[in-house]
Amino acid sequence: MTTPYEVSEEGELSIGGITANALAAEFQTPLYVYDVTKIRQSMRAFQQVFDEEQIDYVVSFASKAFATTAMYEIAAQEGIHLDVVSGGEIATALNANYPMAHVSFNGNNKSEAELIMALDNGLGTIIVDNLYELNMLSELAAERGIVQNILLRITPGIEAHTHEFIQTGQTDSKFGFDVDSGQAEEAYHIASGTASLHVLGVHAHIGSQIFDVTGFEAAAEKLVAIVHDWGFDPEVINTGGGFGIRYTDEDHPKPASEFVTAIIAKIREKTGAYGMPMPAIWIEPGRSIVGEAGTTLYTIGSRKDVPGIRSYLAVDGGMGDNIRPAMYQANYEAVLVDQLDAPTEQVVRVAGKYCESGDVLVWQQALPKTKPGDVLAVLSTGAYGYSMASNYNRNPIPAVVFVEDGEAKEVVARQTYSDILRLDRHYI
Ligand SMILES: Cc1ncc(COP(=O)(O)O)c(C=O)c1O
Ligand SMILES: N[C@@H](CCCC[NH3+])C(=O)O
Repeated sequence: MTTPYEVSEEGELSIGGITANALAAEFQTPLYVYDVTKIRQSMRAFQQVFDEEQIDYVVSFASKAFATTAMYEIAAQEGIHLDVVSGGEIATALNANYPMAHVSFNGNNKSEAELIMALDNGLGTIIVDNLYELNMLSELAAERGIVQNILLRITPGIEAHTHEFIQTGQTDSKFGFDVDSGQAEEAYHIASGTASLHVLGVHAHIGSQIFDVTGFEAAAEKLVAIVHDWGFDPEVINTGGGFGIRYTDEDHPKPASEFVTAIIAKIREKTGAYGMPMPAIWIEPGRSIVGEAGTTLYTIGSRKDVPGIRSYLAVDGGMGDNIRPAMYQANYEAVLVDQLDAPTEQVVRVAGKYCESGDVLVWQQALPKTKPGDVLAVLSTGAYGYSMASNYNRNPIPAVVFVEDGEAKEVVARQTYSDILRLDRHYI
């Protein structure tokens, strides 16, 4: 069986040509490490399918999955567009000198200040979520003499097979214009009659960590049917992101090409059937671009054995650097970086150092014998790990290191206690 990770000649876990032990020694733990080659490969895999299908497309990295200046620089280098969801992510794109015309802006409650920031910095597309935003944006664009390209985000009424908290396409959702009540059509008529807005098309995102192509096909089909009902030939149909990745042996993700081919085929079939022109297809993958490229390294500390129940193995990080197990009961796999083939001798729950019982990194993991000071790697942490990190318990957020062709570079410095205290003010 092939391992989901790279192994050095000495049989140790290696990332981009450097052993995990060497990275931990140089940069300390906890540490987020990214294999940049894997990031580039996943970006190119998406582009390749579209290129082969010879259609107009945009692959936008849903940057909420991992928003950092260095990541945005890689996206720019690879010709990948960016999807942002906040002023902070716009500021990060500006810091990365990212071409702002290739940025789209999603979000269900964009503030006036954020919309102004988007307009003043020439963001290519605003993905309008509701009527409140539509009115505000049309006025702000008119005041600036801009005709802003927009997509209308639609809730297609599709329940994707994934954790309830990360479903977004169902009718009972805070995101997007509802279709059945006529909200979406009303928004289209208002927007298409507004001189300061140009409606490029429609957008839907059905959820995240989805393995089945049928939800995407259903969304694609529904989007075409909806615009056809409105008598609208869109230039763009954006089917969002959400493609599942491998976290553990239980996950069997399909290659990017299968999702994309299915989406393209469905849009081609349906627009053809209605006699509509083929639109450009945009997608917004986040997790599938960075998830498997990221590994978090920890140092093992204390251990607690509860006889007859379980053993807790504690590491120097936890829910502050990876909230996903606590938030979504997400599963991960961990390996002892220099004992990859050693026989397993224990089954433990890998816990963090935070003051919460739910502070778990791996619910159940078989491991060889461990001792304090050993480095443990949690795999596939590249998406929604660093980007959802917090300073809970005033623990500093770990550094981020990029490794490519045997060279490691720190791209986000480890927070220090002074960083944490920088915004505190004395009261007394
Ligand atoms: C609008 C939108 N686009 C794209 C994504 C990216 O999803 P994923 O990281 O699952 O590909 C999300 C997050 O789920 C989203 O809300
Ligand atoms: N943050 C979530 C996914 C939601 C993405 C945003 N729509 C996760 O870690 O799985």
